[in-house]
Amino acid sequence: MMLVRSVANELIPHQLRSYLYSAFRYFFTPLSPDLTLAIDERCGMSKNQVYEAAEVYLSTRISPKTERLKLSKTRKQKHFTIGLEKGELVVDGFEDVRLTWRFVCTEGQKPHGGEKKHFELSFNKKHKDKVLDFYLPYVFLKAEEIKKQDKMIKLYSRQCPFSCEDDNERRGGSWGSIILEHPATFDTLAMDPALKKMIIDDLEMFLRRKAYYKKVGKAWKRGYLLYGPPGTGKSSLVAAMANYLKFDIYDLGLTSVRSDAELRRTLLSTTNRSILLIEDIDCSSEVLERQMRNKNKKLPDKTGQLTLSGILNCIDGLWSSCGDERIIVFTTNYKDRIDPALLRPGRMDLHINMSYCTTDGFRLLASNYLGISSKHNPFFAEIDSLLNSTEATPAEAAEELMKSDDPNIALQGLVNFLKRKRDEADDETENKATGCGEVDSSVRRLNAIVSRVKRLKTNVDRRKIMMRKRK
Ligand SMILES: Nc1ncnc2c1ncn2[C@@H]1O[C@H](COP(=O)(O)OP(=O)(O)OP(=O)(O)O)[C@@H](O)[C@H]1O
Ligand SMILES: [Mg+2]
Repeated sequence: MMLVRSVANELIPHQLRSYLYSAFRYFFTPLSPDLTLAIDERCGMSKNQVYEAAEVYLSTRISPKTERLKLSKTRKQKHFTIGLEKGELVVDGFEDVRLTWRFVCTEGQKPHGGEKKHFELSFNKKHKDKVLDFYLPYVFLKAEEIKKQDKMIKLYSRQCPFSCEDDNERRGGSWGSIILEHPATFDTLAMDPALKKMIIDDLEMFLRRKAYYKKVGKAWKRGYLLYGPPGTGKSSLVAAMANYLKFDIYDLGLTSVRSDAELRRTLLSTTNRSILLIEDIDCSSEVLERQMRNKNKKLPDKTGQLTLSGILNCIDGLWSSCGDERIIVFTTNYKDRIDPALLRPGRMDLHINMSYCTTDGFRLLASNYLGISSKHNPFFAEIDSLLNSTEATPAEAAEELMKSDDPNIALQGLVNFLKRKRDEADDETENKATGCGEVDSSVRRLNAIVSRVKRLKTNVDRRKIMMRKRK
């Protein structure tokens, strides 16, 4: 053998020799019977759903052999979250298939750096079809069940693009999240009972119709336009929907989106089973128009400009190709001021009018805030008749009812408040008749601006809290 090798070394040139050795090794080394699937954390800019499902599923499949685990729990979580540490293995079984999961972290490539995470799933090659067709769908199903049991609903808001430290996040659209602690549910919402039932039925039907949407070739999404004066419960209704469906909310402030590309990036990083919320669309479209006018002054080229119909087309396009179980909600105080693009038939599936407080709404608030019903209560008849002749929002009524623990004092407060409102409305009608209407309408506009500024301040405060929490 030694002799053969030394003759070969002399006769065959070095490069050809090493080629022959590697070809020899390739043909004579036994092939591995195993197949390994690499499941990366991200697919381009969006999250990889297989990775997410695996992460959740594997937290319930920790074997006694596992040596290191990651443990966490937030204040509102019911249970601990368990995750694998770098390099740890989980062995799983599915019918006659033995599967091994390994969690791998590697240094990412420059310039972005950071850690790259993926799972490796290994099993015997002969089970490839079974794993792809049955095991992985089973992992998805289990992950959904686990998530539903311990689901914390999150409220995502866009962060200032300059304050975002994490580069990954910037590329993914810079959403920051807090746990949604809004207590509103359909039980606590004061609104017309028939309308409430219609909304719940609509949501239920939407959830049931996955196959139907597929059959008719439409994206599985539903759009709602909520309109009504400030304080009638539009934001509360969105929170109630999220709590009912256990969907996260993505609160998209359109005025912070500067280009089509940024909008696409932002939308791509939202997840399925979520509500995309665009509040005060009448103000947003004003700002968008203004931005567009300014841009057009400077740039004759219109590329990149944002218009409401452009935004709607972008959402439709993206969701038709990569979105499931999506809900979009627009809110406005002035339905007559919004872009007709939004009102066109087929755009928003339901237009929901959130109205002033009705007598039914008042009964719900009274039971909710004071724990009382109309039985033998002398105030109810008077409040009913005042509500029928005065426009008071549920927010105003709720504020009065919260002023005292004693139901009689609180109800008397509400009666006084409604009487004052009625008198003011009478004065206004009189003023209109005598020509003082203009001053009053200016005061009303001023009041509307004050309430809008208050809302914006609340949003800014919320974002500040969120950023503080992130730090
Ligand atoms: N229909 C309602 N049922 C029960 N509570 C309500 C209702 N509407 C308003 N409220 C109370 O008033 C508060 C403010 O309401 P909400 O923010 O939902 O109003 P909105 O219609 O979104 O107002 P805006 O147009 O100013 O955004 C709520 O937190 C809730 O306590
Ligand atoms: Mg609101």
